[in-house]
Parts: sequence; structure tokens; C-alpha cells
Amino acid sequence: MFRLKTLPTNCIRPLISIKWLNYASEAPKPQERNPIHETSTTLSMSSSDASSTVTQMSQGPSTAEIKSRKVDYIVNPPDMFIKVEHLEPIPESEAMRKSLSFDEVPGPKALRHLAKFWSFVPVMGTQVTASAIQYLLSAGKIFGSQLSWGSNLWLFSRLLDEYGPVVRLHGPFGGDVVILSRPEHASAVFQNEGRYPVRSSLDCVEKYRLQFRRYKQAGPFLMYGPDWEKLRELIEPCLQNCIVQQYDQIEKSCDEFTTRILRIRNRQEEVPPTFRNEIYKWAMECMCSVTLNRRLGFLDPCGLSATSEPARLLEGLNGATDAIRRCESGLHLWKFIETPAWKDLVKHCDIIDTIVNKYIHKAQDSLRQKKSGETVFIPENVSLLETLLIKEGMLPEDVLTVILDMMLIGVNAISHSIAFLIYHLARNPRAQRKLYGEIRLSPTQLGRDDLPKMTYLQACIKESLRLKPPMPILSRVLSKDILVHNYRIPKGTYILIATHLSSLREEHFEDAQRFKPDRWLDSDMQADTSVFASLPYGHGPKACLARELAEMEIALVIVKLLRKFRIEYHYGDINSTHRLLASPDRPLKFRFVDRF
Ligand code: HEM
Repeated sequence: MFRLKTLPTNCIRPLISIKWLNYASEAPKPQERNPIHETSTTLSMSSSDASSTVTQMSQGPSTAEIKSRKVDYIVNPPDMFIKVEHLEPIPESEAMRKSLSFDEVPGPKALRHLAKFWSFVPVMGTQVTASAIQYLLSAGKIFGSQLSWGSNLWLFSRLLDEYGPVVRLHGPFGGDVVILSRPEHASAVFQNEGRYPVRSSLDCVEKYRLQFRRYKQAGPFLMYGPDWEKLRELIEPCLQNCIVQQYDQIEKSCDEFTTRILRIRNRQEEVPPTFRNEIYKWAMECMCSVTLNRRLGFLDPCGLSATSEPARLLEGLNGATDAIRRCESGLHLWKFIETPAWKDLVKHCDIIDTIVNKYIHKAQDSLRQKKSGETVFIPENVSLLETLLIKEGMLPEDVLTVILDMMLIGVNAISHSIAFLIYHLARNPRAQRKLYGEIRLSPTQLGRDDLPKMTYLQACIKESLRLKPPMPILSRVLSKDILVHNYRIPKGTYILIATHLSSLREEHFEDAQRFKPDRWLDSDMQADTSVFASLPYGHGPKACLARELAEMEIALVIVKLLRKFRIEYHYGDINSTHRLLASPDRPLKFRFVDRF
């Protein structure tokens, strides 16, 4: 056991590793918060980070949780703030005792030296993000050239081929990083992730929200610990309700999308290279139905004027996505100076904030009217926005961050997934024909419950997400020491799981590079290993918040498209590139050929 001993007050380092560690721990129930730790946290923060971190740190672990060897590991450099003292040994399992130590985990030596170099540099980042690792991995190969998931996956793959299935990188900004890809290793991480899993953050979005705009919460994607759990428990049933309520509106958006294709395709029935934007519009229309209970007219048959609200929202979303990618890739200089990428991020996030805020105010007005009896209050007709607003403890700005996360993560993820699914079907006419056969037999008026029953459609969606997942790498910070490949990986270590690599391995999927939806009709594919070999929605408590909604939207739009068109594609291969999430690297010049 350990005891907290000294807490110097002069520490100036922002302590993200500690923040992560708090939530990576098997955290206590909120009422068990430890006042000692809260004090220590406040004392140890630099003034610049205090506003952002104290709120979260106040939910920190009890002294019981600080009793671990990794706390020692993370916080013991001489300039750090907590000394821990061993009181009693922690009982270890037989397997743990016989395991190989963390120091024996192989990894590139060059990074070890780089790590030494970084330790002399004042803290450059508050954490090792996936993008920082991408940067490091890419630095030798492509200084100055574009980062892409393809090249990073290739580098991940090379590291794993060279050093074995567990590779250790000595992190420059704090904790070490371990790269894994095997399903059984992913399973070990997820089975031990505890109640409050922690993944890599988007530092720039966190800074924008918590420090720059001084919101209280960073949004569900970025939050951890009891506050995050409370928020998720609140959102999940609301979302479920919205899926039921908004089904008709989503269906309408899918119909508008097909009509829009008829308008924009040329004489050869080919859509313009900007087709990606049309997919974004469809995804935004669905998202606004779900979150704001409004149709904003993204798919207006006459197109959008540049100053219209939907056009500005799209501009905000695209601009923010791009700015986040630029801020998160490479050195985080925006933490010290206002870089162009940071300025762009503020500009575009402000655009989205302003518009969504307007609807929040409208929802507040409508709730006031309902409360005062001016309007009839029908609980089933309450939107996600209103449901969140009436929850105790939710501020309008908290609701704002929820909706913004859904837009940023959800619209990007679903747009890219649809783009790749259309591509795979266009490239595989046999699969497309088989799917059309299933669609023809389905009821004309498709209900929400009909979609999961369309087994080939579901198989096509799974197969496309296996080949091109929007998040090809998942990340976690370990909440306790775990055994992976007989190495003992300590608590607090940052894990990158290249799930996409395991999805492309022959040992898990025969003919792995090919689009073969039929494989998912085989009942063996439901086996545990297959589950961890393809994880497009992540896993565990921090898995995708809106999987059901996403699956429903994708299925519905594909049914609508295939009923009307046969889809073709006659250009070069489309691969994934890194744009916040993995996205298509070429114009989506599909041919939508009328069926009748
Ligand atoms: C095909 C579409 C989608 C895919 C493949 C996808 C995938 C993912 C993945 C891999 C994660 C991280 C999981 C982890 O770390 O274990 C995630 C998280 C998340 N997704 Fe999705 N997503 C999709 C659509 C959506 C949509 C439509 C929304 C919003 C309406 C959404 C909202 C979120 C949120 C808020 C999180 C963070 C959850 C948390 O940290 O608690 N996603 N998604």
C-alpha cells in the first residue's frame, strides 16, 4: 500500500498524466471523493490549466486508488509533486509474478533517445495523443508531406512486424505508449478497462471549451469519470427515444438525398466530385432532426445560398474538422501561441456554437411555455435538446457540448462510413445485386424494426466498416497493470490498438482485403475473436454512443439508394486519409444509374 506523503505547492507542470490516471483508475463512487486529493490537485495545477482541470480533478480518486505501482511510475520524476511510500505489497497473481517486466517490451531504440531529448524540453503537450504518435512515427518518413491513415497503418504494421505483437514507444510528452493489434490483446485491454475508461483526448477542442470559452464540461467524447458516466446515462435513453420519434424525419432526409442525386448528376448519371458534401448535408439533416428536432433544409432542391444557416453550419463543421486535424497533428504550438490552425478552430467552432446556441434558447423558451401551460406538454414529443435541458444540473452550455460532439464525431463518422459503403457496393456488383434482391423483398414502407432483419444489408455494413473503419485506431489509458503476451504493462500506460490491422489479417478474415459480406452470415463470425478483430464502434463503456442510430441511418439510406439506382464507380481505388477521422482520399464520382 502507499500513503500520500508530501505535496509541494510550487509545481508548475500541467499534469494531464495524473488527470488521465484518475479516471483510468477503478474510480470511487462520487460520495467517496477524497478531500485530501482534491486539495492536492488544486495545489499542483499551473494557473493556466487550473480552470480546466480542477473540475475534473475534483472527481478524482480516493487515496485507496493512488495505492498502486503506476502512480509511483507516473509521478516519481524529481520535479513532480507527489511522493508515495510503500506500506504493504499488493498481492499478485501467479501469472503476474511469472510475467516479463515492462522494460523487456521491445520497441525502437531511436524513440528511446528522442524521449530523453524531450524530457529537457518544457512540457510541449499535456499528453501523448494519438496524433503526436502519428507525428513521431511519420517524422522520419515524411517530414513535410501529408499524414494519412494509410501511411500510419503501414508504419504501425512495420513496427509490429519488426518488434512483435507488443511494441513499446517511449513517449516524449509523458507516459509510454504501447502498440497492439491482436484481438486477444485488445480483449485483455477492454476487459480490464474498469468503470471509467480513458482514451486519447482532442486537446485543442478541450482547450477551446474549457479554457477559452470557459464551459463547465468538455463534451462526452472528451470527458471521463463520474461526470462522463452521468452524462452518458442521461443521453443514451434520450437518443433511444429520438431514434423512435425521428424515424420518419430521417426517412424523409433519405428521400431528399435520393432526389438531390437526381438533380446533381450529369448526363452520364455521374455525381460531381463534390458529392462528399452532399453526403455531409444528408448526415447533418439527420443529425439536426435528432438533436434539435428540426429540419434545417440542408438538402434543399435548389441548393444552399452561402449565407443560409445550413451553409454556415456546414462551413463551421468542415472548418472545425480541418482545424482540429491541423492542431492535433504535430507539435502542439497552439498551446503557447495563437497559430493559424488555432485561430481557424476558434472561428469555426464559434460559428457552430452560435447557431446551436440559438436553438438552445428557442428550446428554453418553448420549455418555459410548456411549463406555464401555454403549450400542451407531451413528454414523447420532447426533443433531445429539451430532454437534456430539463435534466437537473445540466447547463445550456453542457447541452451545447453534447450536440457539438455528436455533430463533430457523428456526422464525420457516418458520412465516411456511407461513402465507403457506396464505394464497396459500386466496386462489387455481385454483392450489390444480392443486396438489391433482399431489398426488393422487403416491405415498401420500411419500419424501424425491418432494418435489422435484413441480414445481407447488415452484413454489407459490417464488411464495409471492417475494411474502412472511421476510427482505425482505438486508444485507452490502462486502469491497472495487465498482462499482454506475458508482458506486464503497468497502469497508466497509453495503449494504441490498431484494430484496423487485425481486421485486415488473413488469420482472422480469409481473403481479408476483399469485400465479402457473406462472411458475416457465417455463425462462427460471432465468436469472441472475430468480435475483437473488427471493432468499428469501439468497445466497452466508452464505445460509440450512437451505434444504433448510426446503423439505422446507414441501413435506411442504402435501401433508399439501391431501390432507385444501380451504383457504379469507374475510377482509381479509394483509400482512407486522415481528416479527424479516416475519410475517403479521392472524389466520390459515383454513377447513379436509374433502375427503371
Ligand atoms: C458508422 C458510424 C459511426 C462509427 C463507426 C462510430 C465509431 C465510434 C468509435 C470507434 C468511437 C470510440 C469508441 C471507443 O473509444 O471505444 C465512437 C465514440 C463516439 N461516437 Fe460514434 N461512430 C459512429 C457514429 C456516431 C454518430 C452518428 C454519433 C452521434 C449521433 C456518434 C457519437 C459518438 C460519441 C458522442 C462518442 C464518444 C462516446 C464516449 O466517449 O462516451 N457516433 N464512435
